[in-house]
Amino acid sequence: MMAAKLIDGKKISNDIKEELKGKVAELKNKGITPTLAVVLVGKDEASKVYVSHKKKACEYIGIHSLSYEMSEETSEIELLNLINELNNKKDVHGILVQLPLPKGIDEQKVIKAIDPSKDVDGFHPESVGALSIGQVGFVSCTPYGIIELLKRSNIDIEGKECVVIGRSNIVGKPMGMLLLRENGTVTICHSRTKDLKEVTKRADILVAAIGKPKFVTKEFVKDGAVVIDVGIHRVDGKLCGDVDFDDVVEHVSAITPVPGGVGPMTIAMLMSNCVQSAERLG
Ligand SMILES: Nc1nc2c(c(=O)[nH]1)N[C@@H](CN(C=O)c1ccc(C(=O)N[C@@H](CCC(=O)O)C(=O)O)cc1)CN2
Repeated sequence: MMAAKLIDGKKISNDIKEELKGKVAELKNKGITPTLAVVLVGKDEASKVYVSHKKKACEYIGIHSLSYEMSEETSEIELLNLINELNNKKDVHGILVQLPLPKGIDEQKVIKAIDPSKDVDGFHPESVGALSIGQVGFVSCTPYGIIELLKRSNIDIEGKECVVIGRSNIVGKPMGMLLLRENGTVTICHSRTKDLKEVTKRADILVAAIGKPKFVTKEFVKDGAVVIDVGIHRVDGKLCGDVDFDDVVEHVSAITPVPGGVGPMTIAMLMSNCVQSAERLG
């Protein structure tokens, strides 16, 4: 039995937003107002909530947000035309297209259409490529936020066994790259991994991004490991993650809760990328 440290993503994200306020004030003194274009297509209820949280965060920090709400019936070409328009606007520093997009719109095509210098989500192939070869580019907000959570909780990554469950383009793969950049020894597992529990039990740092509620139980976790939960699910009206929190909490040294762990960091790092973009583009 162990007293686990709760990694408070809400507090850490608030600290980051406070720091960003100062940077935005400095930019405004130079006549630059960081501006984020927020594009929402369709009627996905969760997306509406996330977009409203992003706009609120912009307002709090002093980032100007431009809102584009398009109907479920929007065609791919209409969306591509809007992105082209935003790419050409000198006073727009970041373009965010909320995912998922309605059926019939090719997400990869849309992501590719965003100018990489405004790709504050870090999803463009050029941004992903830059991360994998150690060049400057925007980093996908959720994995970037996880690195910040670890650093600001004084959890060393260097030399540690880091295991990521999940290989999505948005979380699993960039997470692996970022942990590698911090000199972790990285394993990425997925649905076809054999003896998954044997692999995850090696982890000093375990990142669960598998997309299945309460999938990770104590049998997956080494005593004293750090567990980061990327999942968000609503089960019986309650939010939970990919980790069975109550089952593992006494066996780990630190853990993120759901809600209040990784989620708020996604928005804080989007704000950070947007400020960075305004600093670069001017
Ligand atoms: N263009 C993008 N689309 C999507 C992204 C993204 O990073 N860029 N990520 C997710 C959704 N997402 C942000 O967009 C996001 C998800 C969850 C949270 C969050 O703060 N979650 C809270 C719980 C919220 C709740 O009550 O439901 C928490 O974990 O504490 C923020 C942002 C997919 N799409």
